[in-house]
Amino acid sequence: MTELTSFIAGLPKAELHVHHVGSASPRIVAELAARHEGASPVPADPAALADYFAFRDFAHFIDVYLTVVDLIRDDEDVRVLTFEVGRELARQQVRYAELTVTPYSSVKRGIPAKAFCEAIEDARRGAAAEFGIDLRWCFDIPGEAGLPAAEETLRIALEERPEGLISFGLGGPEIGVPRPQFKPYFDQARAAGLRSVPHAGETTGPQTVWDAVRELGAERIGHGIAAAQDPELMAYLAEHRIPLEVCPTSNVRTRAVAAIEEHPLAALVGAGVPISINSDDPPMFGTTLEAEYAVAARLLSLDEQGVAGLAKAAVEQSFLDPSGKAALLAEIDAYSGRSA
Ligand SMILES: O=c1[nH]cnc2c1ncn2[C@@H]1O[C@H](CO)[C@@H](O)[C@H]1O
Repeated sequence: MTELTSFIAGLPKAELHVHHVGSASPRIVAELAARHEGASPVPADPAALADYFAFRDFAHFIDVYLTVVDLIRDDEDVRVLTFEVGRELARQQVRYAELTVTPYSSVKRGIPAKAFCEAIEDARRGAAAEFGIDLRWCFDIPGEAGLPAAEETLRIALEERPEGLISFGLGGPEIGVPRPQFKPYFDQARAAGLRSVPHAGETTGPQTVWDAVRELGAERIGHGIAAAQDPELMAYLAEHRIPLEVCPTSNVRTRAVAAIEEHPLAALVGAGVPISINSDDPPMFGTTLEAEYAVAARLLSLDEQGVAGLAKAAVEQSFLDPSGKAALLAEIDAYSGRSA
């Protein structure tokens, strides 16, 4: 382990773009698959999962992602999965994480919304008590399921309103899923005090990022890396301080970017666009948040202070309350040897 990777390992962090089911560890996924005795294409052997999580393209990634969603059959599966995600994040010194959760996909598979929300909240309390991590929820619309999913996701968000719920998002494929159609749902979610954080500019061009900002009131953008193709958009994001939740390895593994050396992260930072570094679906992409910090350090030629700056940026861009932000920023400064 190099100096920098050991510095990263101990660095207090916040994660803003990490998916609930996408974070299921190989052990958990294999345990769930074993319960379904071969009825699932997902291997019941953790060692075979690395090959299973190899994606031809983004559409294939979503198909594979949904076969893992199929394994989650009841609220106990949800509670165990969520608690274990908290354990893994805390192991990486993540003190605060905004987990993207897609209730529609599980409710459609027969888990009642109320039981689903109670399960994630039970895991949130357990992870806070056991691991000292503060988990919050972004409820996202699975874009591939269209307006019915938008309707149901908004209903669950507003009617169940679990304590940890802070934001409203839109995930899944972008191609063939224009953002403007979701404006009524984002308007209602924002009117109810939920923050707007849709995915955009991951597998399509800058227009979906413009749409996310102008039509969905995006306060942050999931991925948004296509902004690098549009200097006017980068200037707009920089001027209006609209951060991109960048997940470098995800973009390579879903083929959104051909190779890590071609990732536009440096161009975005060079244009003054605020960014955070995130892992997206770590076990599916064979990565961890720590590894993503190391990738960003390499792409941006960062030293320890630069890497600490990435962690501080994520805290500043989070929806954590001001006192929580101040405490975590101070902890990062103390760790990195900076005077507070
Ligand atoms: O990197 C990603 N981009 C877009 N969607 C994603 C990603 N990772 C996981 N999902 C999830 O795929 C679901 C499909 O039902 C989406 O809702 C989103 O939560």
